[in-house]
Amino acid sequence: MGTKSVVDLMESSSEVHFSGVYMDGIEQRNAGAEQPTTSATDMNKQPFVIGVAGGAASGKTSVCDLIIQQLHDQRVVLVNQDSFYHNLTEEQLIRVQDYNFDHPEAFDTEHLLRVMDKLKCGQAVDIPKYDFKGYKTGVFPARRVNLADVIILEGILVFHDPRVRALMNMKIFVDTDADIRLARRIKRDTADNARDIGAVLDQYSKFVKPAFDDFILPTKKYADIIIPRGGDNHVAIDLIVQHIRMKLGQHDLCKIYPSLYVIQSTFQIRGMHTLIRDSQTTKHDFVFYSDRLIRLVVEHGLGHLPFTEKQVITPTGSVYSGVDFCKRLCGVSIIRSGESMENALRACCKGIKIGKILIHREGDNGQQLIYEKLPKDISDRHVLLLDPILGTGNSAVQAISLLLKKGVPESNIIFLNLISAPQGVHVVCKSFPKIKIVTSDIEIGLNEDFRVIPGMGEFGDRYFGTDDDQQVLLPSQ
Ligand SMILES: Nc1ncnc2c1ncn2[C@@H]1O[C@H](COP(=O)(O)OP(=O)(O)O)[C@@H](O)[C@H]1O
Ligand SMILES: Nc1ccn([C@@H]2O[C@H](COP(=O)(O)O)[C@@H](O)[C@H]2O)c(=O)n1
Ligand SMILES: [Mg+2]
Repeated sequence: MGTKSVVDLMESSSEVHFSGVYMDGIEQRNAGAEQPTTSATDMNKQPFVIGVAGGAASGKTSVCDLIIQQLHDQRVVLVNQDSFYHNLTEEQLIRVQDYNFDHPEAFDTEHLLRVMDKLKCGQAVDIPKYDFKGYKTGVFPARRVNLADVIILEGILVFHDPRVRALMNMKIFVDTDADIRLARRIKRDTADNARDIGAVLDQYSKFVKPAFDDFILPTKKYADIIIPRGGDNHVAIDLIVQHIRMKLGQHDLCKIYPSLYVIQSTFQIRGMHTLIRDSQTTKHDFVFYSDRLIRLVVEHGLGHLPFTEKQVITPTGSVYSGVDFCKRLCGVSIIRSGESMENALRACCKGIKIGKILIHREGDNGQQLIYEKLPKDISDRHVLLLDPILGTGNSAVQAISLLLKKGVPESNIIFLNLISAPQGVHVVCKSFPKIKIVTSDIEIGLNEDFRVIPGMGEFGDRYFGTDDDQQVLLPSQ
């Protein structure tokens, strides 16, 4: 049987060979060992880095090509780990059949790190092209790459070194059945690399398979996303591209506004967002998961308050050098949705004073300040302004303008949201560059009714239970 038919046969029957818990063709790992690596601080300037690992011939390059195709409007640079193979010495070349190309030490990881560092800082770099036939770089001209919005780093062992992993904002593992990988490898190495099938099989059993088991498979646990069936898995690739686009939106906003902080996304947080955004979620669950997310946003917001250093004596008689919380604080909720955030703030800050602002909204810009009740000494306090949704930014501007009028310094205001539309972020950050915004997600935008999309509907109605048709009849009715 020719190799073509072996591959074709295996490809066509591949779906029945996979095991494990896969969700709609894409397995999302509960990132227990390592958290997904997007953070507010590292999102400020640098490109978004995606790592793609998996066994040889699992379809890594094919998956990357598809992602790049779909991200056509972004500047994407693909970096292959192959480019960083050590060149073989004369001696090693003579006994190439004994050389292990699948061992972590086969790669010049220091060189890879230098190149990635430069790329992340926006410097131009030369990436070598590896010659699989000659077992060396330098035969083909190096590829000069410049500024990138997205860097995709792919290779069998890109999750092996923790320093390389630490560069990545998103990690994908391409999970393809071992038989299929072998079949593709035989085809590739005999056809493209003009190798003898016997040598290919020897290399496979001596080095490739053991290295997969010892070095590559153990790194699967670091993946944020595992793709079964590689490039054939269009659903997974579409979801990944959608996620990257969403992250790039945040990424761009965080690059423009250093005062915007999007809390680090984990699959726990995504799970909570999935629940509160689902129109079918019950009121009870909506409140429960909103409260969990609000608590995270509040805790994150408190992390931006100033502190003073403080030393205490522990029960062991030792000195602990810590910090003291900022004392002059207050919350201000924008009625009514903002009131949903008060409990979390009270739970974190014992006895905190909370003021209120009511702004009546008509359409996009008919905002009118109706009511305010604020602590008298508010100008001496740091203010945590509470509103779960930042949409057009008009209510926020009204509320912030009132605080400034009351003498609160702009830099003393931290605006806490669950979700924020880019339009609102632009308005607030441009008008008040010293205010910090802390949010758990950036939205796609606003619809024609100025509602946030994808959003979560009328937050106040869903949270306070006024969105159902059921009317409570008062005794007099
Ligand atoms: N879904 C697929 N069906 C058939 N052949 C594939 C598929 N994905 C990849 N291949 C082929 O298998 C070989 C290895 O794929 P590649 O994407 O280069 O894998 P990797 O980069 O993981 O080594 C290539 O020759 C490619 O054309
Ligand atoms: N001279 C070389 C260098 C590497 N290999 C094999 O390539 C595989 C990695 O490349 P992928 O695109 O498949 O990820 C790896 O399994 C090496 O054994 C080689 O055969 N010859
Ligand atoms: Mg490849």
